[in-house]
Amino acid sequence: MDSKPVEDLIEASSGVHFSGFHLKSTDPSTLVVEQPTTSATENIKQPFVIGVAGGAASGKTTVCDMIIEQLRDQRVVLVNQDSFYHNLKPEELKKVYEYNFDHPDAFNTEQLLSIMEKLKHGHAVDIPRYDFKSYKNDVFPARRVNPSDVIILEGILIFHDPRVRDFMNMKIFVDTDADVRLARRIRRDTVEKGRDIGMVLDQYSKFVKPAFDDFILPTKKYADIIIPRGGDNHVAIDLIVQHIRTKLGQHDLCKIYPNLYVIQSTFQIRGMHTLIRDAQTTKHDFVFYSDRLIRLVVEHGLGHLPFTEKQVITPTGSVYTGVDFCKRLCGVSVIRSGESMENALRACCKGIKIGKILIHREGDNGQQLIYEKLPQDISDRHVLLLDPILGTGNSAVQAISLLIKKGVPEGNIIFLNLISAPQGVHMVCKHFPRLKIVTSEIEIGLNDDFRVIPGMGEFGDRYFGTDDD
Ligand SMILES: Nc1ncnc2c1ncn2[C@@H]1O[C@H](COP(=O)(O)OP(=O)(O)O)[C@@H](O)[C@H]1O
Ligand SMILES: Nc1ccn([C@@H]2O[C@H](COP(=O)(O)O)[C@@H](O)[C@H]2O)c(=O)n1
Ligand SMILES: [Mg+2]
Repeated sequence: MDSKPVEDLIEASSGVHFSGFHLKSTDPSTLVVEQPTTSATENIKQPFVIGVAGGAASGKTTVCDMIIEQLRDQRVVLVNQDSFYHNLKPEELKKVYEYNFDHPDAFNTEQLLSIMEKLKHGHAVDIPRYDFKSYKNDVFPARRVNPSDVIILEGILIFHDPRVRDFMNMKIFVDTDADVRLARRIRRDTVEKGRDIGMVLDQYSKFVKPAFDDFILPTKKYADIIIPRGGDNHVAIDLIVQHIRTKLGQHDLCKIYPNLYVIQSTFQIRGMHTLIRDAQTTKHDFVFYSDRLIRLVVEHGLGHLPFTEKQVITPTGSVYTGVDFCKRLCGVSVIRSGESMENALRACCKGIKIGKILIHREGDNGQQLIYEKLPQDISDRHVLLLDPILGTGNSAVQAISLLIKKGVPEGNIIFLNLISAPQGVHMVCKHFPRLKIVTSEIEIGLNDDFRVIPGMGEFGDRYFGTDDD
């Protein structure tokens, strides 16, 4: 360990929150953390992508239409996998009844991927229109599709390719009985597509049914939601629409990381942020409004702890069924700024144990864990990790790695902060997907000195009054 006195190291550590050191290994073991790559300019609004799979004629298009209808105030675009059917070659056209339209190879998945990449990055695209009668995708002019808030990807094999699945924030499988699917298919193919019933039945037994068993049904396991009865299931569709609305109201990062929680913004919260971010705000006001915000974050974080049901008798002699708080918890503050959050935690959790970690962020490649004092039984506790600012994520990764090394299950850690830079969120959420981050605002990014922008300056100095000239 460094021979410098601990006080010097505390001073050093309380300086730059966001030093951009390259953390090769946090816990001596193996963790390799790359430098953040997301810049502020990459802050493109991410669309919410929904995948809808299911057997042919299961009701996928019907479900999508209902979702779109209910989301009418949002910009929604529907992308059908059918649009990416390969054009049949002349020899394939001659023997069209021997062509398997239900096999993954029937689709031009590379084209679908390239279109999705463009839409995701905010570019308009041209999507082919497939003609079921001529078996061609260039008979009709392509459909111009603009970037949207919600993209719905629909098709029998839309969950088949993992690269396509990776685009999706939500996956729905429409689960309809085989006999219903067959009955609907016969009607659709004979009435709408003008096909002969004998051919429809042949195609079904030769290709459609085997492909459903071999390729479509096995992708059901990727679904987040399985809808029985398709469009008849109004409750499921209402719930899905509600969830999409919630997601759209959240910060884009919350759509990517389900373990990130940004507390609901109000004008009170915005007002407090305005005060603590203002360089002219007095120390007294800075501390007062930081404390108010920290209290909100702490209360929100406590809401993520497990609970047990508890019944009590009220003064009227009635039974009230409520919950009992989780008792096995502790705080861990990252010295020095994290100590500003201890009072709020103590105010909410009587007698809570609070451990401390000091990470030296400058010199020595910034990788030194200088000091730690943690409750001995920390591995049996839920841990509220306290640090008001998440910048590059390097210190956070190191602190979390130490807790895990001490035996704390990743899922038992809640990381509380006031503001988080997207780079830090990416780093922490990617490495620790089971941990939860609770924060009050997401920042624009980091500047060239790896300081959070817009940020609020050196939090520790402003809070503890050590920023005087
Ligand atoms: N719940 C339903 N009740 C009756 N007919 C339905 C229902 N859902 C879909 N259909 C009909 O079944 C056929 C296939 O439905 P569609 O939504 O196009 O399925 P998919 O897109 O999965 O092939 C269509 O003709 C549609 O009108
Ligand atoms: N030329 C084609 C192309 C596809 N099919 C069948 O369409 C089904 C998929 O469409 P859904 O709307 O039901 O998802 C699939 O089962 C193909 O067999 C076709 O018949 N002719
Ligand atoms: Mg369809």
